Amino acid sequence: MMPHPIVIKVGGALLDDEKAARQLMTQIKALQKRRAVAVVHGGGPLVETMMTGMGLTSEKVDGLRVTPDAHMPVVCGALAGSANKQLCALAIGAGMTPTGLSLMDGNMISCQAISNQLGAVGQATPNSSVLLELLIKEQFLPVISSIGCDDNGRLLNINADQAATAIAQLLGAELLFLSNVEGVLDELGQRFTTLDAMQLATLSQSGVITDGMKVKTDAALQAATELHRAVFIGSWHAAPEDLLNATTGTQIQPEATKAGEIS
Ligand SMILES: Nc1ncnc2c1ncn2[C@@H]1O[C@H](COP(=O)(O)OP(=O)(O)O)[C@@H](O)[C@H]1O
Ligand SMILES: CC(=O)N[C@@H](CCC(=O)OP(=O)(O)O)C(=O)O
Repeated sequence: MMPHPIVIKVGGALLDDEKAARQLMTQIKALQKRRAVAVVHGGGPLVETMMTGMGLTSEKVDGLRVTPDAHMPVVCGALAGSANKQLCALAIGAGMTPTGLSLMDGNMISCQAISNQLGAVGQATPNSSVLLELLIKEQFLPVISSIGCDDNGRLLNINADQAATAIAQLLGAELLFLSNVEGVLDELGQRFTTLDAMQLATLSQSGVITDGMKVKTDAALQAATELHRAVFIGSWHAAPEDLLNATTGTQIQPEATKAGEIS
């Protein structure tokens, strides 16, 4: 039986570390010989830089960037444009054949605005895997930005961890979140090797898990629970296979199905 595909989500700060980005692409090329791989990427720091350059400011609420529709040309330019093409170019540099995509391509992911307060910020739901399966079958490396749109054609900014969760659900894949930290850390900066839903809730309530890591662990818990397997949070300096073998990073365990609940 073919092993499950792997979705690798990379945080936008990777783009500020060209050496690490090139190393990661080399690892992905090696992994691609044995497993189907798709990359989902963020680009938060690039959005900040481009907004500042244009004299715009933005704030985050619970780790999500409040995005007026008028800011979408800049957000799209940063994520679906610059960040996506930089990563595709690095994939070419490592000898792969990337295809740059956004969530709406091939109707992969349906998106819906979350609230008026957040503006053009959406939540992501898996829709069609046809395009991704075609690309993966032909050994293309899908490189997917977290720009989506709703059914009326309104462009939406999706948090990239939530986008990666939807793509992993679409493919029934294993999911790795690669970031600038070695995993989820305790109040002393020590890495947790594994965390379950109850531990995550306690760590969030006590303010140990905050900001972007809160969004990431929420997304990881949702993905782990729906995919019935652990999801991995780790550093892009680690080899993806070491994360999959749990020799580094933090494993987020699926939530046990409540008694009587139909899964
Ligand atoms: N308990 C925690 N462990 C690790 N990082 C944490 C924790 N709580 C908050 N963070 C912050 O979350 C950041 C990672 O989230 P984020 O910046 O959104 O990453 P990415 O851009 O890769 O998705 C870390 O750099 C750190 O500043
Ligand atoms: C709604 C929302 O917060 N969107 C994110 C999308 C990019 C992202 O998530 O990038 P990282 O993975 O680098 O954090 C943003 O605008 O920053």
